[in-house]
Amino acid sequence: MSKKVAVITGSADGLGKGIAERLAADGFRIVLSDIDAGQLAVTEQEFKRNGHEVSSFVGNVARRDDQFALVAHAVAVFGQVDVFINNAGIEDVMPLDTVREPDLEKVFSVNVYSVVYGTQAAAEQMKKQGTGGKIINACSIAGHESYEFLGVYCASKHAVRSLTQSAAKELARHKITVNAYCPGVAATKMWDRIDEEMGKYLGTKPGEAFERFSSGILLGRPQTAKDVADFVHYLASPDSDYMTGQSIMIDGGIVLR
Ligand SMILES: NC(=O)C1=CN([C@@H]2O[C@H](COP(=O)(O)OP(=O)(O)OC[C@H]3O[C@@H](n4cnc5c(N)ncnc54)[C@H](O)[C@@H]3O)[C@@H](O)[C@H]2O)C=CC1
Ligand SMILES: CC(=O)C(C)=O
Repeated sequence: MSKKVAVITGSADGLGKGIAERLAADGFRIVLSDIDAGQLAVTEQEFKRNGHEVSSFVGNVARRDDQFALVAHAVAVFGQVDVFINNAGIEDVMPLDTVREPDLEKVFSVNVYSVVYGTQAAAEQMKKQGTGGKIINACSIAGHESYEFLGVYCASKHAVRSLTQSAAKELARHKITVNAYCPGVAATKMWDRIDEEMGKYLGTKPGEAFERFSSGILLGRPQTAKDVADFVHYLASPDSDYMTGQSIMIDGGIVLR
């Protein structure tokens, strides 16, 4: 039997890269995808040096055509798509009274439209294959709780949780499961930016906003990409075959559900 194929968006760096590394170690053939062509090329070379079967595709998840082209690329190179991970996302730190249409458009197009388009593209291919599949979305603690100065981001992640449920209901009959992982506080470039921007509104020094968010973690430390990837490994494996429609916290104990 040929090795399964996993496509991960936003995988040139951050949590997506960590997830891709874990799935490559699990034996998946990997399609990396990102809007950052330079970093994507660097990451692809790293995967090749480590002996992984990998291909890469430059695309913007906010564009429907790009999401369909990403799936077409995976099929052209590896013949199939078994796991599709809607990981790419962006933050926007701002008080709600300053939010304008372009801010909403930016965050929702990358965090929400992307999930609709990625799900459409992956599900179309998985239905053709007829062997089921797994669609996995990046949600967040911000998909269950709402935080000040992150209102638009939190709303977008609540939307991801809702889409995860609706897609699970629509796709179960095709043996496609849809679940989401909800990280808490991970020291990626996203948090570097949040920490800096929060300083403007909270008056915090560099590192302080990150510390504040991290201080409530029951397990006593911020998470690593590996912490997230170890859970996504489960969602991508047959061990999770009886789970669908769930957005599960993997946050070290910040939000308890
Ligand atoms: N870092 C954290 O603490 C948390 C992250 N998350 C979510 O996890 C996911 C990954 O987050 P991080 O790795 O921390 O972010 P990051 O900003 O460190 O990395 C995101 C990657 O996605 C790519 N990307 C951004 N916009 C894109 C677009 N339009 N099309 C394609 N690729 C694009 C970037 O180039 C980058 O390589 C996001 O959906 C985020 O909302 C959720 C909870 C906590
Ligand atoms: C980045 C994120 O998802 C937060 C602050 O919940």
